[in-house]
Amino acid sequence: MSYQVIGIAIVAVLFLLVRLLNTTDIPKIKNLPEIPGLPILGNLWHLGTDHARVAQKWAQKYGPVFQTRLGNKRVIFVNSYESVRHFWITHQSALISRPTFHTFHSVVSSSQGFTIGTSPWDDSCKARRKAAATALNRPSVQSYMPILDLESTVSIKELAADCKGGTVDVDPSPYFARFALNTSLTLNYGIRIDGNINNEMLQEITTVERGVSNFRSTSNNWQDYVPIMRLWNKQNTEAESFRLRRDAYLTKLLNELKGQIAAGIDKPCITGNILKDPNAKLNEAEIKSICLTMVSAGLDTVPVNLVMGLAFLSSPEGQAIQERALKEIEKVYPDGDAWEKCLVEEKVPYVTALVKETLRFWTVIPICLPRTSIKDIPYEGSVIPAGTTFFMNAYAADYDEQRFKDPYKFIPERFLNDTESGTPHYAYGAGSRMCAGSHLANRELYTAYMRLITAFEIHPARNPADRPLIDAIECSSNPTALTTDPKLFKIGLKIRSESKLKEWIAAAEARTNELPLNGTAVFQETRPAVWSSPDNESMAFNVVYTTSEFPVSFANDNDIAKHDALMETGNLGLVNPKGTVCRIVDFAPGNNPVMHRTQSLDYGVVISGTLELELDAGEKRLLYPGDVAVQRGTIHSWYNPSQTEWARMLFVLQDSEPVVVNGQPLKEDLGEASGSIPPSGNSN
Ligand code: HEM
Repeated sequence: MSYQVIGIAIVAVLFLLVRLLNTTDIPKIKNLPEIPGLPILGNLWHLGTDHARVAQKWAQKYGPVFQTRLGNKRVIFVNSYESVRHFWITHQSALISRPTFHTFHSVVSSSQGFTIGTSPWDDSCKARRKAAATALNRPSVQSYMPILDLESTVSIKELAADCKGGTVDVDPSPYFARFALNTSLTLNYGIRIDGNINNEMLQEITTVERGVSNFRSTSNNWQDYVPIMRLWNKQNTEAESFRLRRDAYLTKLLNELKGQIAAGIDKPCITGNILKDPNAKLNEAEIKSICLTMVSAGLDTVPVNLVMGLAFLSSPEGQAIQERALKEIEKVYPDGDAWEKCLVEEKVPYVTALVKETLRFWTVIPICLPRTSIKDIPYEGSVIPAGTTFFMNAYAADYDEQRFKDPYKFIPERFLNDTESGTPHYAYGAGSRMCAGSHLANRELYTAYMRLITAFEIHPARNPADRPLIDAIECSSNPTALTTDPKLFKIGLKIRSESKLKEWIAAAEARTNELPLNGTAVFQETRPAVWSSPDNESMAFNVVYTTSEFPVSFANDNDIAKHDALMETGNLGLVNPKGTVCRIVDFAPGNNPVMHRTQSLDYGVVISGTLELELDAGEKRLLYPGDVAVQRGTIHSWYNPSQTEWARMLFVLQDSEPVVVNGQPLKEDLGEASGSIPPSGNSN
């Protein structure tokens, strides 16, 4: 063979090899701008470590939507507020799935399964998402407020001690990592870490979850796009070691809960409910996936928003915002009861706006969790085929000048008179797979802000080197992490009023302490109805809780068994501040006034007019139309028959004095049920 032939053969092989290495899962899409790339790597090299800002710049040249080639994967970047709306909201049913990636899905997740947020759409994902969404919907979240009462108090109390009368600057991160982690652990396992910020388990979980989240990053793992790199990539070993460490604490937590259930000493929690529900349709792997989601989802997100919010408040520009927030809080709560009231209502619009601006400004997942399309999606003369991977550049969309004036300025006021009726910002993503924990996260942020701002003046750290970087991308210590990972910084804290803070903390501690059994009547506040879920598949799952100290307990174990047996999706329940639960209840709606019998043979009456009610302590309360009074059960709840709003509720514990309505005690034999008992979990 001549040298010429050998040369041609080598060139041909090289050509075929490059073509092979350059093929993408989805061929080039017609009529959609494509960013020029390198052989094999495609656009990976140019995207570098800062996908959000590089893609934001490309959008200025190529338009808000363009295709890229990341190794062997074709990826569509969507970069403006309106274009995100087009794909994520208008075409949400087409964009309901998620892609799988080698590092996260084959290595890190091989033992505990995928989280919900990393699962492709199938029946199992649907069931898991539904279980999580139900446990995290608005009414359920309201029932978790005692947990936030406890956790925010613990963190603020420790911060107040550690700032030593304002003489020592503090790093706020670990306090709020514990706040978020304990909230998730209590919800999910009924277990909290009862230690200070140096607690070993707290540190292990936060370190490992942060490490694992980096393997989910769309920019950190080139081997996900360039298969040949998997042969030598050291990421595999690192990923493996995080997987083992994660397995250790997830298994420990689940076994602890199982042990508690066996011993009958478990606290009510999401996983406990599923484990004890004989009709639960979730298998062990799915339960583990939900646990994993609950532990990890809020841990990298809520604390980052909170600490960066504190970073800004500590800055010179943040002083005016603190002042205005405090003024607005004091306007609504002149009697100093903001700490208690923020648990049951959200009545300070400025603080709500502060929460939204925090979420927008530090869009903590700058490149939102990726999606895969399951149907073709049209876009300006092109058709993007099913099976394509989409990245929402949430950072660019949240800094889109067409939507947000002066996007690089932190201005809570922008959300006070916002006329946008759709998704206000994309920090929680959007559409069919939007964050399932957004209600919980919003309540966590609102409660923490209300309490922090009333407790402390927040100042810059004394040493300029300790002060934070505010910029949403520059503030991160790891630019390729999935979620923003703030560089260490400190803030100065000065307690506004020692005596008031002591009082608020003492009241919160009393509320969240275990309380003895006795008979007490308590009112539930009126709340807006969430009667059917957006997809009309089922009634919102509701767990209600009382707004004041509520000594819930059971007379004996049989009661617990009875009530547990009644606990099904759609039933109502109640959690007291310490997390002890009592549950029920199916009941019959009907016309006012209606007497009805609950399945557990407790009785109630819906009030048709305004009635004065005498409580056992001689105290008088008014009942309004639609309220329900119930006697003799542990927990009772009601909606008003028009279903436009939740009724206020009266709970009367066993052993309480008879409740008197219009001079007549409520009796046990109020009559037969009228109307039919709706099947639990049904939408109406
Ligand atoms: C400030 C706090 C939070 C932020 C910024 C945030 C952000 C996000 C984002 C951007 C997504 C992807 C949405 C999409 O693809 O459109 C997501 C998904 C999700 N989040 Fe959150 N999240 C937060 C807190 C939480 C909390 C506290 C929980 C629950 C305890 C939670 C549970 C979930 C779940 C289950 C998903 C997956 C949804 C799915 O794939 O169907 N998140 N979150």
